[in-house]
Amino acid sequence: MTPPPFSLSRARFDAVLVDLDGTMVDTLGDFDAVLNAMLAEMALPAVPRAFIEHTVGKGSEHLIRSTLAQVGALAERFDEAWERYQRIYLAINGEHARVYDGVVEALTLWQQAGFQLACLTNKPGAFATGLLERKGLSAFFTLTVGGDAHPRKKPDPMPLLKTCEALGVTPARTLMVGDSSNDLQAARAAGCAVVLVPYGYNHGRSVDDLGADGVCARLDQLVPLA
Ligand SMILES: O=C(O)COP(=O)(O)O
Ligand SMILES: [Mg+2]
Repeated sequence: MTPPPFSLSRARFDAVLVDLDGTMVDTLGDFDAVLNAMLAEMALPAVPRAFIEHTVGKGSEHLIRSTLAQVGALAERFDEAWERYQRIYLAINGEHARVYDGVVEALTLWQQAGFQLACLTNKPGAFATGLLERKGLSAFFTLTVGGDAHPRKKPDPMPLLKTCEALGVTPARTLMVGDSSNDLQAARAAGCAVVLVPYGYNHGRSVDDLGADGVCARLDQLVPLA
């Protein structure tokens, strides 16, 4: 069942934590370019885009381990793969990525309405910061929290709880906006409300049945109310 429309009220919320990959920026082209360049350097076969789309979301280590397993490579090659992945990612970060429609409009509205905004992603912090800068989104965020900022990543609530603490807000007055079950589970466990977008990477499944507080087709449909 499709969740009802969600109202982003200033009376109810102080902060919005926004996921990056699949929510603000379509980075599938970057992941595709980097992973397949990494595999080519390692003399391993390429992976299809659909595999990448279904696997992204649990951080880079998970993506690389899953990719090595997918092409039948030894798990011991992880360190070599990780080194190559980082080098190639930093060199092309954002080149094959696009900001989704409605994102700049939404962030502008939310900032004007006085919400504290943090980018909360499982992407490594250095990649996230570089991507936000390249796409002109950095200035909206007080904080950018990468997947390597804390010992545990989404779907664990730890990064959300730590980010709320750093912003000086309570989880109960914080909204998580994301594209996947990782965002949903992390938000639920932290005690944050959660709205999902249907256009990102949710491991090949619809976001409609996850039990989010809302689903919105574009972020600028989340219009702030007094
Ligand atoms: O790097 C990933 O696995 C996905 O990152 P995200 O948390 O911004 O969706
Ligand atoms: Mg995401």
